[in-house]
Amino acid sequence: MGFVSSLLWAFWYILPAYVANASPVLVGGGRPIDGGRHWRDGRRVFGDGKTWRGFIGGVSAGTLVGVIQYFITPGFYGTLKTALMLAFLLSFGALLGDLVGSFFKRRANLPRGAPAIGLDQLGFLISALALAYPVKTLDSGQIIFLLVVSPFIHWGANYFAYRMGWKSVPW
Ligand SMILES: CC(C)=CCC/C(C)=C/CC/C(C)=C/CC/C(C)=C/COC[C@@H](COP(=O)(O)O)OC/C=C(\C)CC/C=C(\C)CC/C=C(\C)CCC=C(C)C
Ligand SMILES: Nc1ccn([C@@H]2O[C@H](COP(=O)(O)OP(=O)(O)OP(=O)(O)O)[C@@H](O)[C@H]2O)c(=O)n1
Ligand SMILES: [Mg+2]
Repeated sequence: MGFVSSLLWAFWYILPAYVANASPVLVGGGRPIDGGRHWRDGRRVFGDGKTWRGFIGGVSAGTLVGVIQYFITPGFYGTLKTALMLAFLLSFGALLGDLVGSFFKRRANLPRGAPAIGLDQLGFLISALALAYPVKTLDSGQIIFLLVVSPFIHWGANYFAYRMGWKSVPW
């Protein structure tokens, strides 16, 4: 496998996690996951930015993307079951990482939407890679590539969503 193609496969692999992470901006809203509850420190557990609709919508969108990917490149996944499992774990992992990130942001007394550099850009990615690891993984060069480029894609996507009026802050 050539160098460039190995990097393109890394994007193809991680796409469900990207879609899962981006979808809540469009489909989120409604009841927050923490139900409005507060932690021992008196602050919200996750905050109003983490909703059930965003979580479930994001996992569904990411998993659906994986099914579509299987029909485009079946050889990359082997079986539809593998593609489904991989996309579900990448998507669930991405949103779980996002949720855990918000938990830590609230503990650090950061309001909803405040930036947490590093955590915002890489938390979802590391969590997605970890959960998907048992099903299918990348080589270390591909993982390093994703860790390096994802923050830029994350910033670019957020800026785009801000310019489109989908998000109130460009991060
Ligand atoms: C190369 C550089 C430096 C920049 C280029 C990046 C660029 C211009 C990207 C634009 C990509 C784009 C069209 C994004 C979609 C717009 C969108 C919905 C953005 C929302 O982004 C929100 C952000 C939320 O993050 P946070 O919760 O962690 O703060 O999510 C970050 C996004 C990514 C990490 C990945 C970018 C997403 C994709 C490549 C997939 C696009 C997915 C969708 C449009 C979602 C599909 C939705 C449904 C309902 C099926
Ligand atoms: N599980 C989720 C994740 C995100 N969103 C929606 O997507 C937006 C952007 O997501 P994110 O940047 O992760 O949330 P923030 O509002 O920045 O909140 P936090 O400070 O907790 O990261 C949220 O405001 C919310 O509308 C959602 O509804 N449900
Ligand atoms: Mg945010």
